[in-house]
Amino acid sequence: MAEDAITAEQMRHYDSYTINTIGIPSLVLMERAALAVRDEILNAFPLNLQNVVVVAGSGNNGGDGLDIARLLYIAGVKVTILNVGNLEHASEEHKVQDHICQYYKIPQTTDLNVLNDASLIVDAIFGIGIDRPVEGSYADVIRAINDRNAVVVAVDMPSGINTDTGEIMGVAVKATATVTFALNKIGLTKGNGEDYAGRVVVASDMGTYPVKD
Ligand SMILES: NC(=O)C1=CN([C@@H]2O[C@H](COP(=O)(O)OP(=O)(O)OC[C@H]3O[C@@H](n4cnc5c(N)ncnc54)[C@H](O)[C@@H]3O)[C@@H](O)[C@H]2O)[C@@H](O)CC1
Ligand SMILES: [K+]
Repeated sequence: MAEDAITAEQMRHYDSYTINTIGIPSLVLMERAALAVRDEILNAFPLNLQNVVVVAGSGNNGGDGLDIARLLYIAGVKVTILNVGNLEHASEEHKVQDHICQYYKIPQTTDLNVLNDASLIVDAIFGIGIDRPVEGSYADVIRAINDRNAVVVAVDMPSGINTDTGEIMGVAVKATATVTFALNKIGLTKGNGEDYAGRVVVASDMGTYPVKD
């Protein structure tokens, strides 16, 4: 509901409190987030699992994506990772997830053509960390995602949607469903964000109580 929705800054505060004050490690939160997205994909789109492509940026949204890729792979789904971020700037959590994906030898590529045969695309390019207009190769991949006839499941936010306002930051992923973490985000409840998010699923059980201070 709109009154429960929060901003990116509020979510960062809750994440930071959960990690640094309560003491739940960031990777534990990431695993719970990824499990929620895996469950949504397996339960809501069982007929679209022939060829899943996870499009991953290099931040923690991308880290979620790699985690989801591994969980789907273990569940027996054919999955390929399309890396679109700058891996030299990868977050620490992303590096851990990448190491695990390499252990499992999950196919990874930077070739956008992998989207051509996708039956379901997981959008894990940008989450609440988006802070400027989407341009260049990021804009190209978002347009390529939108050009396909695949089901699209967005991780936390459709990439390109402003978390606080719902505005399109240049170009944005048009999702079939969005699984957002802990609490709903204002940008999913109004403006273009409401339309681009598709069906919003709030994965509210992150193993913590919502923290209000
Ligand atoms: N421990 C945590 O903090 C958790 C974070 N989670 C995930 O992490 C996400 C936030 O991760 P991050 O803070 O790493 O941010 P993102 O992964 O959303 O974005 C990554 C980075 O992209 C860069 N960027 C922003 N806008 C850009 C643009 N237009 N073009 C190019 N680069 C741009 C920024 O430097 C940003 O830090 C959440 O949305 C959620 O999916 C979840 O794993 C739950 C736990
Ligand atoms: K996303």
